[in-house]
Amino acid sequence: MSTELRGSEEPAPTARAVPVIQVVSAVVAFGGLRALKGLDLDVARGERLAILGPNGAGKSTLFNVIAGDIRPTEGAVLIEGRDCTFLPSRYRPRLGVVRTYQKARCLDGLTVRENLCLAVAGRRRHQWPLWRSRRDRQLDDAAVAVAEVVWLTDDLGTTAGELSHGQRRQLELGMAMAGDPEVLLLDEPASGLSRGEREQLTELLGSLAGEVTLLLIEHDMDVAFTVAQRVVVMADGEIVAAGDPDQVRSDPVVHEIYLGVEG
Ligand SMILES: Nc1ncnc2c1ncn2[C@@H]1O[C@H](COP(=O)(O)OP(=O)(O)OP(=O)(O)O)[C@@H](O)[C@H]1O
Repeated sequence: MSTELRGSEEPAPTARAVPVIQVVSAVVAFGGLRALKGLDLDVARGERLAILGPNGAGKSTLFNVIAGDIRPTEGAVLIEGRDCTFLPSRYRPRLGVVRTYQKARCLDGLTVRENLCLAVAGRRRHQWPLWRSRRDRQLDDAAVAVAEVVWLTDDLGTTAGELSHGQRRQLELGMAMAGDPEVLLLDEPASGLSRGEREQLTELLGSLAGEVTLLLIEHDMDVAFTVAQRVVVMADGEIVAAGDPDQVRSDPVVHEIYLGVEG
């Protein structure tokens, strides 16, 4: 079938088949310690993938490699098939790859609306009209729209410093969503949250648009197994198990290596 005859909304099969993220034989050495030992990982567009593993397994290092915060000693990182191994982290949001950090990076003295406006402005600098009042209005509209996505519409006027722990995570998620990411890397989004806040965050992550690819490092099994379609378990710089949540939950290797118990 010619390209012209194919439905306009249907992507070409080759475009659909290319993983949005490919980590190829990645090695990260810190002196004599190899935090990643030739790791391979493909992430499909729209996939929800959780990365689990005990402390020191190499999860953050893998995230840092994908986000460009660390350059692998060997191997490559491809974003939508393009070799980005040497592309600095600050350029990766332009390719749609945005990460959060374990510590929220919002400004406490600014309101939710202002924090989101800054995030929107920072991520899409080239898109804004030069006419200031129009730009301000568009920025504000975009910030309000993001607040709705992360369930903070009622808190637009609240300063970040006054938000609960869970709401701060929502704000941080909103700041990451502000740039219309294709791939969101979430570093322990549920850490430090109460049970109710974790449940709310799990629901919120599940509500994000299906086309956003989600990669999360998460120690909380309930969050990871609920949000993820596929779970990858790391230990000692390698992937030791992978599969859907049920497969991973019943994998004896996971019980032994991750949970520290046999059977
Ligand atoms: N900048 C660094 N310099 C030296 N060693 C490092 C550095 N970053 C990580 N490491 C080491 O690399 C290994 C993997 O660390 P990493 O933080 O990736 O693991 P992790 O699975 O994210 O652990 P955690 O769950 O505790 O955050 C660990 O042994 C760690 O001490």
